[in-house]
Amino acid sequence: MPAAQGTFPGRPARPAEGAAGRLSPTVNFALRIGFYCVLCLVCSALAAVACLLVNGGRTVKNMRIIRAVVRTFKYFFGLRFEVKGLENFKVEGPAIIVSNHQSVLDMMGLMEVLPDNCVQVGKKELMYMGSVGLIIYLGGVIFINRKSTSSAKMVMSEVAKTMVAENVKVWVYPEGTRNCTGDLLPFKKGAFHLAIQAQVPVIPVVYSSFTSFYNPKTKLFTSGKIKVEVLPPIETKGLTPDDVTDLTDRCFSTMRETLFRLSGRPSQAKDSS
Ligand SMILES: CCCCCCCC/C=C\CCCCCCCC(=O)SCCNC(=O)CCNC(=O)[C@H](O)C(C)(C)COP(=O)(O)OP(=O)(O)OC[C@H]1O[C@@H](n2cnc3c(N)ncnc32)[C@H](O)[C@@H]1OP(=O)(O)O
Ligand SMILES: CCCCCCCCCCCCCCCC(=O)OC[C@@H](O)COP(=O)(O)O
Repeated sequence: MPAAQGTFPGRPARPAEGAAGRLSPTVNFALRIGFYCVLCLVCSALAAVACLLVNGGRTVKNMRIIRAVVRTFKYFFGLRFEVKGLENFKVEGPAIIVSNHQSVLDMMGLMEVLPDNCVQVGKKELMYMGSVGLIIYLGGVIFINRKSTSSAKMVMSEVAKTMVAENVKVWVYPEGTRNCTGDLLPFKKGAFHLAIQAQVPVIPVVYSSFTSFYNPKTKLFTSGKIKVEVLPPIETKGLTPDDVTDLTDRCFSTMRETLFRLSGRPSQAKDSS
């Protein structure tokens, strides 16, 4: 039973609970988000020690430790994942994975399905988030400067080489920022340039909209279910940089259609927006 609005983290409200047990949405939201941040900070510090002891330094192998820890977070918040299509991750060699990005809570969805040998592209500002920055660094995350296309391009072209050499998958959030509107922002093209440069497939992943249980604007944060669908890989062999716009548009429309379907959004809404 979903936690009613205004209950403590992770504890579904009991119908008979009086006013004493109920919190205002704002207080509930602040407590739950604050608890998430503290959980991330504390677990990052502990995981960093484990990563250094087990793997010695920055390596994608640390993602297994991070994944194991973050997968437990959903229980604290009453979140459930319903996953389909994991077999689509089983591609020979590296691939570019692209997914929608709604909130800092996405880290739970990311780790719920993260395949082995997969790192993410993240904004360089993440490095300065204390122990969270440290664990993200140790996990092998690729940092880009979103404000400088040229430097970001250079980083991404390096990634195109190393990912093939090291057989690593790269997870990119092509919207380039969080977006909790229930729709998709226009896609940045870097992920698709990367896939074509490396001649590796693109695997779209779609998370259903969080709006039914999470909305920072209305201070909504209760328990809920998130549907996740891993879509079939899109081959890029033989494509050239001239095909980037088409590939980007194709991924965008497939993912948007899936997002609406998973979120139970009426199809006619697609035409009105
Ligand atoms: C143990 C407890 C732990 C608890 C804590 C949890 C820890 C979890 C651990 C670990 C997981 C961590 C996960 C972190 C995740 C963070 C996610 C974020 O930070 S999201 C923000 C950063 N991501 C992006 O920004 C997307 C990628 N961005 C791009 O790819 C962009 O394209 C970018 C930055 C490369 C350029 O962006 P532009 O804003 O300039 O826009 P554009 O339209 O894409 O590009 C402009 C022109 O440049 C060309 N271009 C872009 N990339 C190119 C390239 N590589 N080569 C050639 N041309 C390129 C394009 O074709 C376009 O040109 P024409 O319009 O077509 O003429
Ligand atoms: C010492 C300083 C400590 C600062 C407080 C740290 C709070 C930890 C919060 C846990 C965050 C877990 C990682 C979240 C990754 C993420 O989702 O970052 C957002 C970016 O994708 C997009 O940023 P934006 O462009 O702002 O939407």
